[in-house]
Amino acid sequence: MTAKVRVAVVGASGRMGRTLIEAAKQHEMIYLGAAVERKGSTLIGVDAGELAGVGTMNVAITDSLDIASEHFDVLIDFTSPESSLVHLEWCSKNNKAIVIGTTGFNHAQKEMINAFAEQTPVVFAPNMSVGVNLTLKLLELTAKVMGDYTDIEITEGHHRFKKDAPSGTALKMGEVIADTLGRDLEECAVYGREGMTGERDRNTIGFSTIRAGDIVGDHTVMFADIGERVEITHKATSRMTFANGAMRAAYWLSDQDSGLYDMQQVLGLN
Ligand SMILES: NC(=O)C1=CN([C@@H]2O[C@H](COP(=O)(O)OP(=O)(O)OC[C@H]3O[C@@H](n4cnc5c(N)ncnc54)[C@H](OP(=O)(O)O)[C@@H]3O)[C@@H](O)[C@H]2O)C=CC1
Ligand SMILES: O=C(O)C1=N[C@H](C(=O)O)C[C@H](O)C1
Repeated sequence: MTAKVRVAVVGASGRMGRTLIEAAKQHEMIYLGAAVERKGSTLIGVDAGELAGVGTMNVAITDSLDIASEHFDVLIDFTSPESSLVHLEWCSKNNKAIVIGTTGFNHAQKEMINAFAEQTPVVFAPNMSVGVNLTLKLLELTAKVMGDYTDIEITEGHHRFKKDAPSGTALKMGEVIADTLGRDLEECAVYGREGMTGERDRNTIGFSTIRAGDIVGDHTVMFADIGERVEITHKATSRMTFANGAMRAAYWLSDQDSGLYDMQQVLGLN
């Protein structure tokens, strides 16, 4: 029988951190070897399973990857862009693979991820759910058929605590559509409109953002013509869909060489 893959969750007390601990407990091929929090956190020493509300897992939360190092092979990181880069650098120096779910990276930070991935196995994806990754394929097909003559608008909604906008998923959807149509998203994206905007430029891809209550993650892409429109929607109703995807990514990544991978590769969708 194949051995379980040992993972560590960093940012253990976050919304995703706690869900990842729960998902690790449920996944039969994953073993939670460590859970890591910020230095100075009052949670150091607390059992990770107790923190996640799933019962004792005999994994005490630590504040040091160096101390946790001997207990895991793949780090799972849903934190912030700055801290994910620190963790990625640590993984590259310590021969660990890393699954990064964090969003909100700027261009220069993405370049750094690319560079570190030359010596580290990395899965980097703004959305780890199967549904969203299937949706990316549907968007590619729809863009091929209708993209050149329709108005393309991407709307996303998330909970009030989310720090980045538009969501990483919305931007990825925009990138997939722009790539399919031979456009550069940096040139054709329009982020919100106000005042006398003039008529719509057909070549633009519009983004709208909603932040409200406890919305887990809603994304809709509209391809609108005169007389008809296609709308493709994905709604996440539980963070467990992202966490299960991250477990799948960690298991898959444990067997890969250094390189930058996405969820399409993990799921065999490309
Ligand atoms: N790819 C995907 O499928 C998904 C991606 N995400 C992304 O994941 C990220 C986290 O989301 P969410 O869980 O809602 O956010 P939270 O704010 O709830 O959690 C982030 C956690 O990371 C911790 N953290 C930040 N910096 C450090 C650090 N230097 N060292 C250790 N821990 C640190 C935070 O600690 P503290 O509170 O002390 O700052 C917090 O516990 C976001 O970028 C979000 O967009 C979310 C869902 C799905
Ligand atoms: O912050 C979140 O919650 C989410 N972030 C991701 C994103 O920015 O796309 C994925 C998911 O929609 C939830």
